[in-house]
Amino acid sequence: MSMIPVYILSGFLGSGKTTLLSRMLQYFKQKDKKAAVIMNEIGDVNMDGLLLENDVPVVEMLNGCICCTIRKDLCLTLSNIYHEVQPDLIIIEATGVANPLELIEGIASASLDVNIELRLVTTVVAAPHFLLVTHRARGKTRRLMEEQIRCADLLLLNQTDQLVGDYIEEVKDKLVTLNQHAKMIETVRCEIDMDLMFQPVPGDLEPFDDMEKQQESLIENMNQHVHHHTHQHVMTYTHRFDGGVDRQGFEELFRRIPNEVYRAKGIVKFTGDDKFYLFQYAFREMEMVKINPQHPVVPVAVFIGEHFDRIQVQESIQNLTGTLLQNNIKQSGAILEEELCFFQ
Ligand SMILES: Nc1nc2c(ncn2[C@@H]2O[C@H](COP(=O)(O)OP(=O)(O)OP(=O)(O)O)[C@@H](O)[C@H]2O)c(=O)[nH]1
Repeated sequence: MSMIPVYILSGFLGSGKTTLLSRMLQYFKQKDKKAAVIMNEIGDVNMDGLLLENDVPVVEMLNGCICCTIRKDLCLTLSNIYHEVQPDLIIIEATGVANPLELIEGIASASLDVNIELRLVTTVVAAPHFLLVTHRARGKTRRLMEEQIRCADLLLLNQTDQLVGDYIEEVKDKLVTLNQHAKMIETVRCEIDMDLMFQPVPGDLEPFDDMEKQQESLIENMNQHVHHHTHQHVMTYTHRFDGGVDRQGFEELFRRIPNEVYRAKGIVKFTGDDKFYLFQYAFREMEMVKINPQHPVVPVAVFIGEHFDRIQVQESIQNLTGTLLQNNIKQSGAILEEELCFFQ
């Protein structure tokens, strides 16, 4: 079966994702393309699904956010849809609090098993809400909104009927500062020319109707870069560690990591310490926690960012192994013991 494109609809709560989804479904229906939908809700009821037509296969993933608590289920759901529904495309409407980076990673994992490919991340921004939040002090909501904006290939600046001209310009400036790469379209009720939405991005996507032509080269590209999946400006690099690494060197690596790497996570083992640590790095902040895996685990790190130099990251890790040998001799296992470690 040929490659199935996956479209992510992201955006904060109430921004207009379901409104956009309905429009997309109408568009694909007219094009005679069979769409399957994954709808995710934090709660155990999906009201939005009721808004869609009955002939669209909809899988509801309830009671958790797709990007965290039920991420494993996402891989399984994608696999089931691929084998049982065999659609022309899959649309995932994330919860308003989902971090698209996690979803991108989940789809990348699933694409190792089934022939799917992330095609477009669209983030719907509610213009008035975004403006309000950015006028306040930094907080989780703002940070999440910014992450959703940064990950987008396409930004819909929605609900512009609720703002006057100057404010719209202010929001647009802020969006460009956060993401220079995304195409930005002002909308009211997500009304856009869908042909425009699925137009090619220079050097990457082809129009929807030309997707078939792209598949061979994409598969070839994927095979060449098994651990280096590139999705437009968001790219990932996966590194499997040969063994334990020096903890100080590891922390130093993240202090010096290029700004373009804005997310990393994985499992790491430090020399002189028989425990495994789960680490989470996001926007220059590192969190590490000791874990006690119930089954064998391989130390691995995934780096996610925009246009970062993969070779530089790879070499830094290799240097770390060099540092490790020297530090082992110098420090004779002086390893920090705290469970959590934060640094700016
Ligand atoms: N005034 C105005 N209302 C809009 C616009 N777009 C969507 N809405 C309304 O805003 C509400 C939320 O829209 P949805 O499409 O459900 O938003 P959502 O992002 O799916 O919401 P969640 O599922 O809660 O995350 C609905 O009542 C829409 O009709 C717009 O451009 N202007």
